[in-house]
Amino acid sequence: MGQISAALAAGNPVLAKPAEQTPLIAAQAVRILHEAGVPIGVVQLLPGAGETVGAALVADERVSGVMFTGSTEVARLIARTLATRLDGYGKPMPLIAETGGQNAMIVDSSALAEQVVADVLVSAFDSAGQRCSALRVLCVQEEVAERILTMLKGAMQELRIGNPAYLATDVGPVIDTAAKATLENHIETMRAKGHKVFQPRLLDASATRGFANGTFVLPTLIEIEAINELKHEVFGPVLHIIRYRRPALESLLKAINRTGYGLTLGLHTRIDETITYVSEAPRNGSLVETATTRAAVARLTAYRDWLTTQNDTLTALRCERYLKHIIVGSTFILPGPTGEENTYSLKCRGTIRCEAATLSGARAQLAAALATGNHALFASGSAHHPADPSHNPPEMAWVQTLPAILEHHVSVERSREDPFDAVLFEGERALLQPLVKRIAARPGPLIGIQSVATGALASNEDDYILEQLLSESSVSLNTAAAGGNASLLMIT
Ligand SMILES: NC(=O)c1ccc[n+]([C@@H]2O[C@H](COP(=O)([O-])OP(=O)(O)OC[C@H]3O[C@@H](n4cnc5c(N)ncnc54)[C@H](O)[C@@H]3O)[C@@H](O)[C@H]2O)c1
Ligand SMILES: N[C@@H](CCC=O)C(=O)O
Repeated sequence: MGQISAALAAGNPVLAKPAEQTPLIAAQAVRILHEAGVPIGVVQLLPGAGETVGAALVADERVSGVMFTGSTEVARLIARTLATRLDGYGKPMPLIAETGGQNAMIVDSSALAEQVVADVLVSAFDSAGQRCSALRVLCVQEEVAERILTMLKGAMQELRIGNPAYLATDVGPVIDTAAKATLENHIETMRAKGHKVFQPRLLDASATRGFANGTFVLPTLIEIEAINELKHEVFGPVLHIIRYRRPALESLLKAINRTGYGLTLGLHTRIDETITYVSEAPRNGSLVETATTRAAVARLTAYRDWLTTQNDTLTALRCERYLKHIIVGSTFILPGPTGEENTYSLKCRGTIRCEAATLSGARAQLAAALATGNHALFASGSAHHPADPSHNPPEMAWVQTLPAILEHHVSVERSREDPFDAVLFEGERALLQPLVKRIAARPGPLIGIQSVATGALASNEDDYILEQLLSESSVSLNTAAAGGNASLLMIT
């Protein structure tokens, strides 16, 4: 409904294709919209299988954007199909994808075991683990691992598994027989590889009403050595356990980041420094680690002043405009209950790959990257347009003459393998189309591309959307947990 509302609010008609498992609730939701006055033709329900109805909709030229919730694998398929065409404005097809996670929780030795166990049960096993945000990998400091796992197994033994229509039920079934088979296959494969597997014994029949008739999977713990042993999200009540040593916290965080997912991350600690360390650790493999508002302003100001010395008034004015709206590094306090501190922060995305057809286009791209605290990585020479050797991108020697303060924030690519987190393009449609296809074919995270036609920036007909070069992060801190901060204990 969130997606439908957003599309309607922007004035678009909607073709709503629900998951094949949930057509009835979707039909009811659409019925309510019609009853509320949304014209029948403006929201239409198209239930059916993803491979047929979903795939046909995505491929249809008349569809001008896709909002998707589902697995990362299907999101990639959709991105590749959409990459075969541009939208009516000659831009990459809009795709908003809410996908899966390899969600981890880090528990150090200062955490209160009872609170850890309560949170783990809710996060890993509520909705039978069928939430994008559900906990998949519990990382426990080795000194406290045995104690916490013993408590967790005891608590799992108390879970009531059965028909969710009963209030006493804790864990219901998974969505269908295919999901049950996939999960059981994962559990058996891990068991066969020698991993320790724990599942609670089923309690008496009254506590497990309906178990025999449904697609149930027992809540399961699987011990693993490292997160990279998991190649996919396991969407169900299966929790993986890693024991880590405190000095290895940094490499644990890096390994979590390397999975390429970045949906949710939990932390149980009573040490403020650990909260800061974990919540500020970069969540992707980018060159730029943090960007404060002040630093972004300083860099963009230096760039504007340099542009003035080069008589590039147009780009200098663009920097002026951007300087009025620097939001990278901002943190907003969100309302929440007493004992909870909720913040929403805007961070840089990392490295922005810049592909320009003209010098002014390239300089405008650098302004956009700096205004958002990002690193600009310029595509070099004809390497980025192998399909069109005649294409002659602008000379990039000017990058070497930029002020020293920008030294680590702009570079020209050395190899096609240089990583990046978003793309800015300036040029003609004929060159954009192959670029969009190439980016969609890459493995790893889905990468957004923004394009403007040559000349459109200069005439102010078009501009990059700076918000799309930022990443959002929300942190919820339970300050009341475990009776407060452990450092207070040292004051006496
Ligand atoms: N990030 C979020 O907000 C969020 C929220 C809920 C669920 N999820 C994720 O969703 C996944 C579970 O949902 P699911 O099993 O329905 O996911 P799924 O990827 O199997 O299916 C999602 C949708 O895509 C359709 N589809 C399948 N193949 C298609 C194709 N080739 N072309 C077009 N459409 C196609 C399906 O019919 C369905 O409507 C999990 O990975 C979960 O993490 C994410
Ligand atoms: N916001 C939801 C996530 C939906 C994904 O499945 C939750 O956390 O329960």
